[in-house]
Amino acid sequence: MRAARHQFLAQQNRREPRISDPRLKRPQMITLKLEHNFQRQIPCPYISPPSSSPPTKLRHFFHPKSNISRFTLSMGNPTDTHLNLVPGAAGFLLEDIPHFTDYVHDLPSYPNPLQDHPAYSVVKQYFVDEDDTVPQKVVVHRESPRGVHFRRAGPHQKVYFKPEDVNACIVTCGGLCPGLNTVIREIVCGLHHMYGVRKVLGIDGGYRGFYARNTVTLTPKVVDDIHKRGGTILGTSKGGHDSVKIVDRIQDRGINQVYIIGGDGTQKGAAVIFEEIRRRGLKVAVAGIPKTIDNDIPVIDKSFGFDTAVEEAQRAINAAHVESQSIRNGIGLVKLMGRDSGFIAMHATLASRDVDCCLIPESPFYLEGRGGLYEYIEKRLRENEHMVIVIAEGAGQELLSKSSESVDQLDASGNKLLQDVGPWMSHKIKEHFAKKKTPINLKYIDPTYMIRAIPSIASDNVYCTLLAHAAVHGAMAGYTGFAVGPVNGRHAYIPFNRIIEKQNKVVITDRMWARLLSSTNQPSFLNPRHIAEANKEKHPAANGLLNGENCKDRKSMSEDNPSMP
Ligand SMILES: Nc1ncnc2c1ncn2[C@@H]1O[C@H](COP(=O)(O)OP(=O)(O)O)[C@@H](O)[C@H]1O
Ligand SMILES: O=P(O)(O)OC[C@H]1O[C@](O)(COP(=O)(O)O)[C@@H](O)[C@@H]1O
Ligand SMILES: [Mg+2]
Repeated sequence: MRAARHQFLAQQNRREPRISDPRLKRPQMITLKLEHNFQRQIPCPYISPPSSSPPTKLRHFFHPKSNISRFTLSMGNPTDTHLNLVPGAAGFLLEDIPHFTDYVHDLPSYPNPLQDHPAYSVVKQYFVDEDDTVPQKVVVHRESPRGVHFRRAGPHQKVYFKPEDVNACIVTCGGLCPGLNTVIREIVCGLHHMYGVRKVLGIDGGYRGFYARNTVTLTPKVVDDIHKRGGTILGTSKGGHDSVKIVDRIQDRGINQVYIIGGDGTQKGAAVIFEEIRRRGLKVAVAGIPKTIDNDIPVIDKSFGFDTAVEEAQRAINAAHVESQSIRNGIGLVKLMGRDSGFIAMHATLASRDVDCCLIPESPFYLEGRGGLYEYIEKRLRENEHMVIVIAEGAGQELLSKSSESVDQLDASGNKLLQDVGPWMSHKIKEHFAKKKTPINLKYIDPTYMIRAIPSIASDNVYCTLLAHAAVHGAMAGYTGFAVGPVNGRHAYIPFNRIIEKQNKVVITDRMWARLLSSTNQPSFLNPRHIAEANKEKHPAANGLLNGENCKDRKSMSEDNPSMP
């Protein structure tokens, strides 16, 4: 295929978007200034570089046979990796992932061995079509553009590795999450059973394990029953990401497929590793499998281990309910994980129906005065003589820092260390009722590390299998620099930059949070003016792409809701 190359500059609207900016509700058009004064506009809903960023470099590849234009944008920032955009008719935009053939020339390809596999060869249309894509948003209006799409995950007709040439490795980084071992198992078994790959290494202890620790040989026998165990058999760590050292070791060991399982921090690290690999022109596939118990990774429907966490949280909530119910003025307080995103707390609350109040990082709350938490607790105790409160670990941090004047501390990976909201909340409630001379019985339960250390439940095991297989199929087909995950129920290959650019958050003006408020009857802690403003912004967007708008940044949400008295 002949590709004509031209270099262009993208002229973008450089005003910093605010959350109230109506432009966020429709795809921003970026104007591609092409040679010979030719201009073309393509929708680009999320590209919003700060005004200080260097000019975006844009390359255009035209494939005359298919009549397809492909644009790659390099954002000038190492984690804002190249964007690979393929615009189509009616506002269609494929955000594609890199492929070896983009930067390594004259690579041979081979027929996929699955075509002769007894289990798979009978499946009609087992291979995904090169043109299959998955839309990011499925609720659209009649006149709306087709919007952003991702490449559909799955086995491809052609592969770029012979089984005997594959030298794969797997690493797990960051915090634990139920299902890590299942993903490891299914990568090993998928490579072995589907593609006949025999060489798979486990990297011991996270990113630093590449250059400072030993490796373990992984075979289907070694990983046979690990999905029944919590944690990760490979160990994990924080910090220690050194892309040059890591890629040096990848090169020394002749590794050509790297499977990286981890959360937002890990995927940022994976993006940097991929860029270093591409810079060196290596035929090494880098595949990210997003892991986070908090469900804070954007674009994907949900992260593995999340359902397990919600299920396990029920046990703690039940215990809190039993304790509080058994005694007059009983209060059960349960802390759940959720550093910046309150999904576990929200879903555990909705599932339980015994919770009277759920507090999450996205919804600022206050204690004293009208509409405050103390007033609500008093009301519930009057009405019901007991109550259960669920609090996410990242909730109310601004109240704690006001009261403790602590300095900001970071963990080894650069995450802000949170103050422990559970004991603080417990103390504040006790203090309040002591002042009022009202006897209460508060039982505080912190099941956080117990929840994330358990093995995954059945549905998460199936999900982990699909993720692992999608990653294996993508790497074998020569794709690289991608993360896998379900988008509207279909597994897709997602460019790293989409996974790491922002966090998935509970949107407190969406229907799900409204369901929660109506199920608990708790105050919203918002004042009416700000609810009206938030609602105004919720009018159907000009593009009609209605769902999947979870990714507001925390600062903007709290600017929307400064409801502290
Ligand atoms: N911006 C970044 N660039 C490169 N590596 C990073 C970055 N952020 C985190 N990492 C690395 O990713 C790994 C896991 O990060 P961490 O934040 O602890 O967990 P998680 O991946 O679950 O969010 C650590 O080894 C850390 O050094
Ligand atoms: O105690 P650790 O290991 O630092 O982990 C605590 C953090 O890990 C989490 O469970 C999940 O975060 P990640 O998925 O980003 O690792 C958070 O809820 C929590 O704040
Ligand atoms: Mg993280």
